Amino acid sequence: MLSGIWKPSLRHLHGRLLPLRPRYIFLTTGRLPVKSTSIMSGQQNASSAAGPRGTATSKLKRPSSDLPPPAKKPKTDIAHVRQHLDYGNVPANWLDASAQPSTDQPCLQFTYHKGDMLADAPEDCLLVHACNTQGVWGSGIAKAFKEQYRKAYAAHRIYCTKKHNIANPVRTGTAQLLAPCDDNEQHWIGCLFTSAKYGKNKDKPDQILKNTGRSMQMLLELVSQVDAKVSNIRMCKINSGRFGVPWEKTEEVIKGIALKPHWRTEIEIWEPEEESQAATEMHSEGKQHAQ
Ligand SMILES: Nc1ncnc2c1ncn2[C@@H]1O[C@H](COP(=O)(O)OP(=O)(O)OC[C@H]2O[C@H](OP(=O)(O)O)[C@H](O)[C@@H]2O)[C@@H](O)[C@H]1O
Repeated sequence: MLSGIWKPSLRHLHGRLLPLRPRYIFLTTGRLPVKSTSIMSGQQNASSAAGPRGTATSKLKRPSSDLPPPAKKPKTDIAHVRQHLDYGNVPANWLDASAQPSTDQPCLQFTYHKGDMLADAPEDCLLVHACNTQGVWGSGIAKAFKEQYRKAYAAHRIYCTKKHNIANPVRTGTAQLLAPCDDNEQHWIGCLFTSAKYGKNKDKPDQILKNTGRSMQMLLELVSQVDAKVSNIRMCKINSGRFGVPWEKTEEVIKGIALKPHWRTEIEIWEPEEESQAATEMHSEGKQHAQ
């Protein structure tokens, strides 16, 4: 049976939304299908049954007001991508050069926690880690982020390699605030661009530390823009693993940041228990072998 009213559904093809055409249609000539694979709504079926049996062509010539409304575009990740914030979301004078740390000024308060920072994070928690500007989350906690927050990683990767590129790289000393976009994982992700490259080409420790202070300031500014939506802030001992900077040095830099009145003042610092657990296990294994 010819179905005169053909409501195209949508499907993804190479990342683009295209009408899902019935089989046997000639895309180049626009010939009408002789078989329809589209599933009609109850309303459409009723109107077809009630009306005279006509050709597909005559039905398509009906006034546009009779045609069903165009299929709505399904929600895509773009809606989420728009919520991600970066240096483009801070005002030109966001960092007043005159703001210097002083003794009577509040500094960031750290509370220390043992365990996996990514496990059981409360809803709307912000999870912060240090990143290179290449869009690579290849090892360490970054890899765990990549595995757990695939859509957030995809957005980060696009930001580093499409919005920016080799000729126009993401600047170190900036930050990106990824809005929750992974199903079942309502967490924000804070990316501090503390080194341009990674591996053996990572920035020197002094440069990483300089970048850390600036990127943390930018992150705090970005957080202030979505403040009520972020519950608490969790951060690992950034820079102290693959980037090879002792935590105490990073801690000193971050605590020395001059806080703006509208910035958050509390950050949870999470350290994995694995090292101490591994040490305990090795110890008990050694005992077993000795028995
Ligand atoms: N689940 C967890 N919860 C809590 N703390 C956790 C944890 N897992 C690990 N830690 C700790 O988190 C600290 C940082 O250690 P990391 O080596 O990860 O990061 P980093 O800041 O030194 O360096 C960044 C570059 O490392 C990556 O690797 P690639 O360059 O891609 O190869 C990135 O992509 C960057 O570029 C160390 O104290 C770890 O014990």
